[in-house]
Amino acid sequence: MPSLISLSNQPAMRLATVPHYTERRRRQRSLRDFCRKLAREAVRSLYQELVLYPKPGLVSLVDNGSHDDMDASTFMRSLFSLRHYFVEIAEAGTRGAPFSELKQLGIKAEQRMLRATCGINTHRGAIFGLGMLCAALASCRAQGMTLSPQAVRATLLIQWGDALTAHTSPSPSTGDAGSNGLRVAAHHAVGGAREEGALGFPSVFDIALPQLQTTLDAGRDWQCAKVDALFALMAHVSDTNVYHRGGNAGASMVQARSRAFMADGGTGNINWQAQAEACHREFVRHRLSPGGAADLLAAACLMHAICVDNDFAVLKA
Ligand SMILES: CC(C)(COP(=O)(O)OP(=O)(O)OC[C@H]1O[C@@H](n2cnc3c(N)ncnc32)[C@H](O[C@H]2O[C@H](COP(=O)(O)OP(=O)(O)OP(=O)(O)O)[C@@H](O)[C@H]2O)[C@@H]1O)[C@@H](O)C(=O)NCCC(=O)NCCS
Ligand SMILES: Nc1ncnc2[nH]cnc12
Repeated sequence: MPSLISLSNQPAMRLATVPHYTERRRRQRSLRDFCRKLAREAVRSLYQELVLYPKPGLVSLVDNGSHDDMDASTFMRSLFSLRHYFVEIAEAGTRGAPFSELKQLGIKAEQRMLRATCGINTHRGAIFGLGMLCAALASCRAQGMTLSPQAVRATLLIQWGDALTAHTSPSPSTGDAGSNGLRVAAHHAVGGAREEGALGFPSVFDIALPQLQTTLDAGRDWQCAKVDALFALMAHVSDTNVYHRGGNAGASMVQARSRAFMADGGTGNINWQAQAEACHREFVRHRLSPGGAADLLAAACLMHAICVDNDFAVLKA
């Protein structure tokens, strides 16, 4: 039986008695814990988007919207395949990892998503948007900052703004020149997901997040808040997926219908459900699918859960 003195001479015991060392270990454990909770919340936000209905042209638990190649189960497989990715990118964020490292994690996550969906692109925009926000949230947390939307956005731009701006141009070495988004950007002069990232996700911070709060403050429920935020996004965003499927005419229709819905009071209008369902049928008739707006809604749900919702005080502490 080793004596107490010989035990305390073991290297691990000696280190554990150094206050700085134990404090560092405690901090690392707490950051790892935070990243795991954040990742669970990111997956939950994707689920929050999927289960929303009515959602014009988009896949939900009710129907497949404008899609014949995917349904809700394709999305469930996809979001489940991303659970480790969100932990990994958050942990990279705590270290202030360079964008090149985040990009590699994003590319691996896209590959996992495509394996899970048999080659269908369900969440490419979300891998990018929610991934970058997880990295920024985790970076804020590692620096001991308050998790406010302003701090998260500023951190994102300070840490990765230059690289995100450079990412607006295709990088032939990674073979991304042929994406639908870049083709649309070239033909219709719209920014899409890359520009959103470079500007620090203005649609999330300036449009969707305030709209979620406005609807909740008006006393309406979370479903209404998500519907209003989605319509507000569709009214403002240059969604490359809409341009890809419907060209300029499709994009104008999406914006006009969404603006009209919001001008009529959104979910504050007594007939909102019928109006939103009519819009859904119209988008399906024209095969329009605002997938970019759907991803941005999920990103806003994530930011709301972490930075605004009091139930997540544990994540903020
Ligand atoms: C930066 C990337 C996201 C690359 O983007 P890129 O501009 O090259 O375009 P896409 O490959 O087309 O993907 C962009 C996806 O982003 C979503 N999106 C569109 N507009 C916006 C917007 N204004 N703001 C934010 N997000 C936007 C959209 O995602 C949804 O649509 C998906 C379906 O798209 P698609 O496959 O085109 O649809 P179909 O109609 O079904 O196509 P066909 O069958 O007809 O071909 C849906 O799944 C939603 O997710 C766009 O699809 C990123 O890809 C990238 O750089 N990746 C590398 C990894 C990386 O750098 N990561 C960084 C660290 S995380
Ligand atoms: N619910 C949804 N339907 C179609 N495309 C999407 N992209 C992200 N979410 C989507």
